[in-house]
Amino acid sequence: MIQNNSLVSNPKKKRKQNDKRKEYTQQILSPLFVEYYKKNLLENGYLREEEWKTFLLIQKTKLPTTFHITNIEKSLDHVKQCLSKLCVIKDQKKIRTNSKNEDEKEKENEDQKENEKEKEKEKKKENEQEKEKDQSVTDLPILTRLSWYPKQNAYQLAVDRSVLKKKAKFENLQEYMKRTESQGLIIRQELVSMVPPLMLEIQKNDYVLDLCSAPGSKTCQLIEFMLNHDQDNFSKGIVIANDVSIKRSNTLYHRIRKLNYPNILVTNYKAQWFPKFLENIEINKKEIQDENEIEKEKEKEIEEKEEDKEEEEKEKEEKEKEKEEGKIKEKEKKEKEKEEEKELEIKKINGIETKIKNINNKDLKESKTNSTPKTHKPKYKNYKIMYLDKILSDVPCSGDGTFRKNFTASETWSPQLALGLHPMQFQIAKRGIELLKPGGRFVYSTCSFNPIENEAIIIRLLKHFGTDKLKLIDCSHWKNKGLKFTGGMTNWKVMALNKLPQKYNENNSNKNKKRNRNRNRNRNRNRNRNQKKNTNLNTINRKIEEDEDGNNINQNGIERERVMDNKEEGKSKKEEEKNMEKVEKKIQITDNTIQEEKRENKKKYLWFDSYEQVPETFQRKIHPEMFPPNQEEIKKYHLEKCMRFLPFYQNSGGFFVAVFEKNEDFQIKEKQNKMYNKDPRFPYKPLVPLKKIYKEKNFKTCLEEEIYNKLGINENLNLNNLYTRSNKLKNIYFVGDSLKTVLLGCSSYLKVINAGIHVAKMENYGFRFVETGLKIISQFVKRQMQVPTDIIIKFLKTTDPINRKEFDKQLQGKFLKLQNGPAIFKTIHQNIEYFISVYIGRNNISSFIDKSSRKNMLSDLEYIANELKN
Ligand SMILES: C[S@@+](CC[C@H](N)C(=O)[O-])C[C@H]1O[C@@H](n2cnc3c(N)ncnc32)[C@H](O)[C@@H]1O
Repeated sequence: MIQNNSLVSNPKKKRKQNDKRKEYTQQILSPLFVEYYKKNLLENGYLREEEWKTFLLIQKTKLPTTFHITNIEKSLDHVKQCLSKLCVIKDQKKIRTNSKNEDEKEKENEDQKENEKEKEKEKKKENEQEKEKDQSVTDLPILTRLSWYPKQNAYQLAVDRSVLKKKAKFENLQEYMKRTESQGLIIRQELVSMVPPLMLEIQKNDYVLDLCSAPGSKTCQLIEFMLNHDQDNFSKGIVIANDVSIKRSNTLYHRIRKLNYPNILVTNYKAQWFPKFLENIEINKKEIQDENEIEKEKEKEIEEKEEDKEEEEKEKEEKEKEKEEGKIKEKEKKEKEKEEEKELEIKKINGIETKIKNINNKDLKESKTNSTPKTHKPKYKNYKIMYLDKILSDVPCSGDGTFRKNFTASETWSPQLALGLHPMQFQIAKRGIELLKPGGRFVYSTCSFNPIENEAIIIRLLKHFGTDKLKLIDCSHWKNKGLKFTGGMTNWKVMALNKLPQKYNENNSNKNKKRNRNRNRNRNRNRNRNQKKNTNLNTINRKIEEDEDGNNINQNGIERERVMDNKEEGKSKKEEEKNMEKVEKKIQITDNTIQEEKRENKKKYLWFDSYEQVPETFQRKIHPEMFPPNQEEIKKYHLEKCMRFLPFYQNSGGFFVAVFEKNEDFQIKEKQNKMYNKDPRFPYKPLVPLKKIYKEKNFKTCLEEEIYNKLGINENLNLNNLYTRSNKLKNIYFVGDSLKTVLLGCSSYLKVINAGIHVAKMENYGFRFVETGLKIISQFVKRQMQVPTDIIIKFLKTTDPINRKEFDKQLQGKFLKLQNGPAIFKTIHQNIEYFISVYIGRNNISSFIDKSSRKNMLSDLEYIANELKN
């Protein structure tokens, strides 16, 4: 156990000193952070000296801008074309990322290969330099295409966001990125944060769960991968985005709704207690059918009925025959029984009746059980537990990999954070693996460098489930694609502050928080009261404690006695005064040292090599699982299969990713858990099928009137896919087929923040279409019109209704045909569809467009209109 106390600093003071707007380079990296990782990255041999230096240096530089194209429209090529006009696009360079942890042989081979390639590279570099020269003439920004991202859809721009906004050179690119981002065509995301969803290798029709999803950058990727497989938005895959924070989940929903994915469910559970969902199997069988299939089935039914009739007739004939035969047999049986009874009577007489009775009773019982076996009726007959194909667990963490994005976070960093988070991170990951299908894939990730939050969790999971049931997957093939990372570490030390702060307490429940708040309040009150009392008492005491000469006699008894002795010895007053001064100085010095010591005690932190060194007082906070594996475990668990992303590998933040697969023969306990308990604190009303509400309110007339006639929805839309939140019928959500089976399978007490896509909203005059759902619902809406881009721009420029007469006669004629009511206007440019929701009134047409999207869509369409003119 090593003690050290020189490096801890006061984060609050530092925060005041550090201006937020200051350049990162001027700021000081937390000495505690440096000390911690010096031990756990440099001194354990994970990094070399030069690597360590670059690691520290890069922490104080800002992150470059990275983004990926979403491919949600058929617009991918168009976006790529625009980018190539606005920037010079280069392919990613291959930089070596050596780490002592990697296999040395591999390195040597790589060295040889690289030497051979170097010459080629030099030539290429020369070419690139020439290109750069050209670029400096044109002064276009350079975009680096990330080779490892699917379809090379991700890009990195060397400058950070603030530079992008300020410098004239980036103005056009910034403007374009803003527009496309608002349309959901590109998503800005930290480079390494893009990795975990990729590792899930999403397949069409996968059921995916993101356990800690908000604010949703990774969930967006998950949806994108689904859409890549199925452009028509009707893939059978489901994405469940869960987060404990309702506020953050709402921001997530605002982000993902742009992707128009109908099989999305946003839930609000503590991930470690995420319930097992049920699926309604019957719905799957009955409803997910094409019209053709239904017709075919009808034909089949008719044929089958005819066949059935024939069979019935045949059966009747056979039964009649059997009856006749049966009558004969019954006669024979009865005769036999009579004979047996006679025999019994004879035996009774012989006095052995009791034995026979017993035997007969047994036979009777057996025959009863055989004829009517007790059939175990399953509680949920038409339902099955839903296990997931892919699960992402991007757990809450200390976040020290994000300092380049948020430097102020480094000031509050403490080794205690990891100690406090470890148990929850394990519980979340454990639950994830429990919910996974056999053969399913699970990804664990954090944006922390800390092995206690990373490798320690991985070992704990492998130990808990067993390596025969859970496999750590080797993802080293991603290196060939250009992704730079190193394996997990096997050696680290645990650091703890000498005094454990209460706020990172393991049981930091709301109750505890409340209790602490009350305690603090009471303490403050008492302190105030005591202060008042003390001020009075102090004045009295001071009077008592000062002697006639004004000497303070309260502090050091021994010295005071000496002074008194001197007095008695009759020394002169001057000498006495001198002595008193000396004593006072001494007392002051001792006081200061005591206070300093107290401060130091608070700051001190301790290093532990193994759990045996941990004193009892720390054992509540530091667990044996937090320590590195022994030699045997290192061989067994293969931590080199984990992926560590350090910031200097590819100019990014820090990240940790581990990929698991659940073995096919993993036995799942089919236990039903308490999932549908109503949570009275959950603020949202239950989600129910629209049909159910209409059934209560004269279904036929209402449904036909409101949905088919007024909204103009055609019969292609299965009404079972429409959901609403409450009995008031305020909003309608469109839910994909697969998600519908889950919603029908689960009770209405499911804590759903959002499901599917919001498509319609009730106003005074009836339903109207909602902007978010226009793209998806337009496929089923009769009341829609394709209009010229100018018309859409006209609506975007004003929030007021526009008089019908302001449009040309041809359009007016079309409006007349459509008749009054809600409708959708659309225009198409470069394969991108632009929709607006309108209400056609007797004289005016009103549009319903969000303030921000009004602005963004307008700038986009005006840009397009200008392009067309030129
Ligand atoms: C690292 S962030 C997730 C970032 C997200 N995956 C993304 O890419 O945007 C961790 C999230 O976990 C959530 N969280 C914290 N504790 C949780 C718990 N017990 N269960 C579920 N979510 C939790 C936080 O609200 C936070 O949004």
